[in-house]
Parts: sequence; C-alpha cells; structure tokens
Amino acid sequence: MSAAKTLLFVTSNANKLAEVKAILATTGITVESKSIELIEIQGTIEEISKDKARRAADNVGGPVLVEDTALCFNALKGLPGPYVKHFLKELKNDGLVKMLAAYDDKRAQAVCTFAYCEGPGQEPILFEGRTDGKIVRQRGEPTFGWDPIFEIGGSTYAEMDSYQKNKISHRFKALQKLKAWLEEKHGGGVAPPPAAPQRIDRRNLGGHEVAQGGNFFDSFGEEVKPRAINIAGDGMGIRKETGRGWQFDNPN
Ligand SMILES: O=c1[nH]c(=O)c2ncn([C@@H]3O[C@H](COP(=O)(O)OP(=O)(O)OP(=O)(O)O)[C@@H](O)[C@H]3O)c2[nH]1
Ligand SMILES: [Mg+2]
Repeated sequence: MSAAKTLLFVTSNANKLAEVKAILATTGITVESKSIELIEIQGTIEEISKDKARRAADNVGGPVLVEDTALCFNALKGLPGPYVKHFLKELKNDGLVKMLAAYDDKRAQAVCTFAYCEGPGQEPILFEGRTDGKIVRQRGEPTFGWDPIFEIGGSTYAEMDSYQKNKISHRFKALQKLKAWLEEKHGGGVAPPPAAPQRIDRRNLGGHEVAQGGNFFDSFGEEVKPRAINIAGDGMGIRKETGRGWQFDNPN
C-alpha cells in the first residue's frame, strides 16, 4: 500500500477544511477536498470514523481522508461525544453548558479522529488527537461550532486566533500523527526539496511572521510553499485564506 502526498479530504464542514489546510500548509502535503454529507452510524468514535472513511472511499472510488470530531464531557462519561453535532444543533452552546449545570466537574475533551482509506474494500487507518479543556459560558466569536465554550489555558478556542488554536488543538495533534505516518510511507519526508535559500529578513506583522527577499514564513516559522504565493506586478503578495483559516501577510 502506498500513501498519497495529495489527500482528498471528504468533509461537509468548511471550518474543518480551513483548519486542515492551515495546519498542513507547509508540510508538502496537498489537501484537495470534496463536500459530501456522509451518513454517520452510531457507535464508538473509532467505529464511526472508520465507517465514514469506507463510505467516502466507496463514493469517490479512491483514497480518501475523513475526520470525525467529538466533544466528551467528563461528568457525562464521554457524552455527547461523536453526537455533539446534534446536541449543538438543537441546544446551541448555552444548552451544552447547561447540561453540566448539576455537576462541579466541567472537564471536557475535544477529540479529533482522522481516518485514511486507500480505496474501496481497504481497511481505514486512524489518527487521533485529544485536547483537554473545560466547558465554560461562551466567550469569543461564535464562528465555529462549540469553540466559544471550550476553554483551555484561560482562553476559549474562540478567543484564540487560528495560529494559537492550530498549535494546540485536537485537530493539530491528530494531523501530527497523520503527517508522521505519511513521512514514514514516503521514506523520510513528504516535503519537496527546499528552494535555494535567499536573503531572509524576518519581520513580524501582527503576530504573523514573514520574510522578505522571496522567503515567506507562516506562523509556525516554516517556509510557505511557493504555490501559496502570488506574484503581483510590483512585488510579492501572499494569498490570504478567509475566515478562521490560515492568514498570510503581505510584506510589501
Ligand atoms: O467548536 C468547534 N471546534 C472544532 O474544532 C470543531 N470540529 C468540529 N466541530 C463541530 O463538532 C461537530 C462534529 O461533527 P462531525 O465531525 O460529524 O462534523 P461535520 O458533520 O460538521 O463534518 P463532516 O462529518 O462532514 O466532516 C460539528 O457540529 C462540527 O461543526 C467543532 N466545533
Ligand atoms: Mg458529520
């Protein structure tokens, strides 16, 4: 079995896609996407993710990556877990907070499970990331799901910028495992060979580090791939992802 450098991420969730692209932006892994509302079975997080991957592989007839996210309340023995989407839809964030009103224990875990399936009939492989936090009354921009009520280190996910969240999130941790696995499959690295070094003159613009002279760095301090850079008539401009996704700065 050979793993792909280009991943087809099947998801109906634009926020997930933006985060995955941002986190993998400098790794040499290309993320393509297809929006399909996959049927999700009941079961454990692992069973649901694997089943989702099989359905997606059958649908596209080739290698796919899917992801399932769970929010597990300690006091409720892991519930709502992978069913959080339905709870969020009906109860909203306030209702999720109220579910824990009778308990002192507000601890929760955000769990992200990626499932990679090489194709129809193949066994999916799982990569899981967990981040511990606690459930609080909502704070921050309500742009993504339950981000405003999941607090870690004094801030909710919604109060963090995408750089901060993507450094510690359940999704980041799961993608680190996926990346390591892909690197192993490709015998030591999926990133293309670096371009010849040019003058590096790092500046810090609004928390996003960039370099002048042709070298551009993302907020992880890694070089931005050339395909993310637009060559404008008068110099370099860097494409900005929208929403809470990746942000590049224009050094000009
Ligand atoms: O505040 C959040 N921060 C996150 O980091 C995050 N990741 C997922 N979610 C939400 O949790 C449910 C998971 O359900 P889910 O995994 O089935 O996703 P989905 O149905 O939206 O997409 P997909 O299954 O097509 O990929 C959905 O309501 C998602 O919006 C998040 N909310
Ligand atoms: Mg879903």
